[in-house]
Amino acid sequence: MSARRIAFEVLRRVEEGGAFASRALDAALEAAGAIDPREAGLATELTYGTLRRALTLDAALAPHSRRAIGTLDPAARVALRLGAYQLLFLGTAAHAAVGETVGLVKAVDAGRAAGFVNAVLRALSRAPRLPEPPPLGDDPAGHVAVAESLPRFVAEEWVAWLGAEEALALARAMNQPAPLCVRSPRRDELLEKARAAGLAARPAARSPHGAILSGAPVRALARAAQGVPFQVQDEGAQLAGLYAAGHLAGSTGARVLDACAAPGGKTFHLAELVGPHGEVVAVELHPRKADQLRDEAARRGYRQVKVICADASQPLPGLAPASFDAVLCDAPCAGLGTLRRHPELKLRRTAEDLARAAGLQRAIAANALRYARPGAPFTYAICSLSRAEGPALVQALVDLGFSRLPPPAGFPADALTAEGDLLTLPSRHDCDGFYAARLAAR
Ligand SMILES: C[S@@+](CC[C@H](N)C(=O)[O-])C[C@H]1O[C@@H](n2cnc3c(N)ncnc32)[C@H](O)[C@@H]1O
Repeated sequence: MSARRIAFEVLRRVEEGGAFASRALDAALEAAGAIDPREAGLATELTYGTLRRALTLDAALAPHSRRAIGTLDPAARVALRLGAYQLLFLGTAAHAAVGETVGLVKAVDAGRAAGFVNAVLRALSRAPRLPEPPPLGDDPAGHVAVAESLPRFVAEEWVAWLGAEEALALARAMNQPAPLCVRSPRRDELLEKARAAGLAARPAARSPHGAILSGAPVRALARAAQGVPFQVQDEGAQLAGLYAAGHLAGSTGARVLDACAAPGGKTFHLAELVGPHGEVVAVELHPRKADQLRDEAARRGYRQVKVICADASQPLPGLAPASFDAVLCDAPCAGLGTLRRHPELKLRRTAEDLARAAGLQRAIAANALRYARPGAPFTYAICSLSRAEGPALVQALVDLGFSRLPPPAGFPADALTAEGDLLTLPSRHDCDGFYAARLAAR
């Protein structure tokens, strides 16, 4: 199967079926079997690039379409974006970008949309223009939104929170591919094995458990690792785990509550930090995810992990309040810190999602923090970047009388705010955007 067809099918699954692009692309490449790595690379570029720039592409296509892009049949919309991305961002020759794209839609619905897609892409190819952003000084959010294909409400939020320059750098960084980062409790040994196998691997900049692999897929690292355990996990996520429970590394018998646990990246990191004589109680609302987490803990041999399927916004069955040495609440969120890996969120999130997420986050945090013993840290974490889900929510808890605790000793200072909260940004730290705060239960 060609790269363009793979990208087209994946983009349709994202647009029509609500799939995550990363999972749909992995599955499509797996199903395609032995394809040329260059074709796989092009399929990846087309899929992610089209989603990252979708809002810009729609704006560039609009003057050439008699119907609003948002009202088109999803297959036609996806085809137009795919063709436009090649014309406007990859410099693909017009005959190839248009001809190949039209060929893709011919196979859908007996080719009903092919003539329309052909006409719109041909018109765009004759006048290939990107929308012009307003000057940054006049309309900072407008500039960020148009220049980096970001929803206006996200641009406004980032400009108001971080300032125009940082918001622009952040939006730009979100349009770059994310590095492949893994976590290992034996990181240096893993790096040695990787290098001995000829892989380009280096330590992550801030997490002592993180390694960055370049130019090779994770299965190459799995072959090279020869039993050294590791897990794919962004460095920002590792920093959130360390922020929550780094102080427990090397302790004996520590108990940690992970209140929103699946798929378990942080659960397993916490298990590595407290070691085999500690305990991590992992709570997950959805039964299927809880089952998968239990199976994965068993497969990895983490007997210190106990999984409970429960709603963390309600009293937790079988758990005594004030009984944990650390509590992590890695709350469900809008995911705006992960746009590099999940660019489809740019098309799915709305301003209302932030307030909705904040309501649920507050309910979970208010319940989960009761399980930290007096003086022990309760860490509230999100992989999103909005004040409503992050600092504003934490401030509301502080206003209720919960005090901030300092970060663990030796925590990387350049990933902390003036208040001592964790804040990672792809523009500054080359990892996903995470926000976390440490509070003490009363
Ligand atoms: C951000 S994810 C957690 C990611 C995880 N900590 C990791 O590092 O792999 C949030 C998780 O919380 C779960 N969740 C959502 N609402 C919940 C609730 N009320 N109680 C417990 N878990 C919940 C979601 O199903 C999701 O698996």
